[in-house]
Amino acid sequence: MTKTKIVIAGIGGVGGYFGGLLAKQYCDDKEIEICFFARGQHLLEIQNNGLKIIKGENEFVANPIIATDNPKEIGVADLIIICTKSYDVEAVVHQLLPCINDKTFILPLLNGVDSNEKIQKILPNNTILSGCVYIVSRLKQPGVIENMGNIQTLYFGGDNISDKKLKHFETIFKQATIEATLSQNIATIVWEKFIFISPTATATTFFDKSIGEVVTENHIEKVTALINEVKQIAQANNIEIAENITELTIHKLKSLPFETTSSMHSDFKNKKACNELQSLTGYVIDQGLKHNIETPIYVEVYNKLKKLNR
Ligand SMILES: NC(=O)C1=CN([C@@H]2O[C@H](COP(=O)(O)OP(=O)(O)OC[C@H]3O[C@@H](n4cnc5c(N)ncnc54)[C@H](OP(=O)(O)O)[C@@H]3O)[C@@H](O)[C@H]2O)C=CC1
Ligand SMILES: CC(C)(CO)C(=O)C(=O)O
Repeated sequence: MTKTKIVIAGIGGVGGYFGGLLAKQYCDDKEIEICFFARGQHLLEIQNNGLKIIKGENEFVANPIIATDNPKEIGVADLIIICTKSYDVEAVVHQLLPCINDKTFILPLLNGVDSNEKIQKILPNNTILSGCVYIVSRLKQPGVIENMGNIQTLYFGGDNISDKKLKHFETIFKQATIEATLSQNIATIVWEKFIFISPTATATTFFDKSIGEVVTENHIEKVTALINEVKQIAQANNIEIAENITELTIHKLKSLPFETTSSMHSDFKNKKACNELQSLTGYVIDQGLKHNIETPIYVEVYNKLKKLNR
């Protein structure tokens, strides 16, 4: 079998956790190469000391075959897993062009439903897979990722693609102990994640409270209204979703540890220069305008968050 080269682009909370498991499993493998595309001080730490992943009392250090900010050092990849924030997707794909030929699969694992279109515009001849993850994980300091909570699942697939290559990728993920599922219905799964994360990111940031707090009596009405608005957007996009998606989503939220919060809320709290307000909140309003669907609660909350953003 020929070598399989997998690049993880963006070694933050998500890329660091899943990339870390891959790099640990395949560090000496003759058939599978795991490469990290990172930058800055974080990259230097990984190059010098490896990437440390902390999970409760346990930790391990992962050493990818290459960690670099120079795509030419990596060469052409079979699969590029994009784990940046949504506002960095286009730039990172442009940077990674030397690693991409027509056969390279691209798998964005970001929150949101608009990355695939952005990537396909840059790479019209490539297969852009779809995917999403449920995990709570943060870049704690350069070279260190901390995974919290009780879920670490990854879903991926491509509508109308039945390729043994995808099965091969699933096997690679699973052997690295990643809870990965190759789905035949990935559009629904990615939109269900969006119906979950868009209201959650929006509400936790708006109220400046954890997920546990926003699903208590004080705020559940607003969260439910947000879910119902985004549900209509999914339906307008002809996505098959469960009729009781609102109840299912609230149930999912209640099953997370009380103190969990969204990565967008963390970014607002940490006053990061950029955040995903547009792809997680503003996008719903834009889609409402496109499909003639009213989204009054999104508009109210977005306008207030936009002011905080300045
Ligand atoms: N964190 C979580 O628990 C979850 C996050 N998500 C979603 O996953 C996506 C990733 O989130 P998360 O992992 O938290 O994000 P992070 O900000 O922790 O990580 C993104 C990483 O990508 C790096 N990066 C961005 N552009 C480049 C580039 N051009 N070259 C090299 N490195 C680059 C960033 O570097 P720098 O710091 O220098 O900008 C950063 O290290 C988001 O869409 C998020 O909403 C989904 C589920 C859970
Ligand atoms: C809420 C959570 C942790 C669930 O996966 C998430 O997706 C995020 O932080 O963006």
